[in-house]
Amino acid sequence: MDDTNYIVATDGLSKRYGKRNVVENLNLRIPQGCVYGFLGPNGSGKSTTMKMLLSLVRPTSGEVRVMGRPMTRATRRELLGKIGSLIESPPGYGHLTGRENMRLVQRLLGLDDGQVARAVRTVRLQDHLDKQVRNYSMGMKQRLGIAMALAREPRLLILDEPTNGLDPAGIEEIRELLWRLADDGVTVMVSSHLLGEIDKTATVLGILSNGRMIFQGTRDELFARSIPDLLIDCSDPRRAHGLLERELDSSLDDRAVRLPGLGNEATARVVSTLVGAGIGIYEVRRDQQSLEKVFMDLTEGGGL
Ligand SMILES: Nc1ncnc2c1ncn2[C@@H]1O[C@H](COP(=O)(O)OP(=O)(O)OP(=O)(O)O)[C@@H](O)[C@H]1O
Repeated sequence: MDDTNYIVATDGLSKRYGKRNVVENLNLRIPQGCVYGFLGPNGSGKSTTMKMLLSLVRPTSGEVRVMGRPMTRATRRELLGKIGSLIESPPGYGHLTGRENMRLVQRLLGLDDGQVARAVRTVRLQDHLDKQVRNYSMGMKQRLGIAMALAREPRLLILDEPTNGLDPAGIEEIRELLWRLADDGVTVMVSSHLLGEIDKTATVLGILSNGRMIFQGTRDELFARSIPDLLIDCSDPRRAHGLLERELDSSLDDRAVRLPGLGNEATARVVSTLVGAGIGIYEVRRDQQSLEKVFMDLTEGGGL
């Protein structure tokens, strides 16, 4: 893919606070039109990265390109005009109604009524506009925040943890909203420290751990990175486990023997060891791989 297909690309993007490298040498590649899931444990540097993309935090080094153009003092205003964002807690004044909050955004950005009405309809808030925002549920506050970001009809939407504090129904609503936006051609970058909240929504994943990108690619590419556990059903699982645990990280799983990370040749050796010991092999299969487990392996249990 050449550079023009990426709505955001960074080269060597880094941020240091004091002696700490909070973001290190990040080469983000966000394809046009995708939902990009930006994952990482708390404190891994997701917010700092998003703020650098939005020029809210100045990078220590590295370059940000948006829509193929470097983000500089000269281009910043124009490029930011095409980006909507929701960073950290939802915006909006609690003592004002949803409608009043939207009107403020409208005036600030010089938008027309149609743009505001479309943004409100997209997040399905049209029936709640006359309520004070402090009486909104968390999900409604998040949706209002997204409507405020959408009203300018951005080509890129950057959402920092939009599912934080939402119940499962609220999370589902955000998920559907992101799909609809992607259908409409908006590229969405969405961060989360909880894999389960975005893995089904995101078409491309970037995983951050301690400020470094440890994976960037599709879900399938992520799966291909890790070998699923081997499960062996046999006539004497206890004895099989006893034989294998001396050399391998074997465990008993229900009545099967579980062995992690074995390739084909190692699998063949294990089977012949067991057969040689007079143990009957009933079935050898790969376990269902959960994305959570792949993440845990990649981030070494970093809380995803
Ligand atoms: N202005 C700052 N000064 C010093 N350290 C900072 C500053 N902003 C962030 N940090 C530190 O940088 C690290 C990364 O923070 P960041 O908020 O980017 O992570 P995150 O992945 O978004 O995590 P979370 O989900 O908890 O917000 C943290 O250790 C944080 O304490």
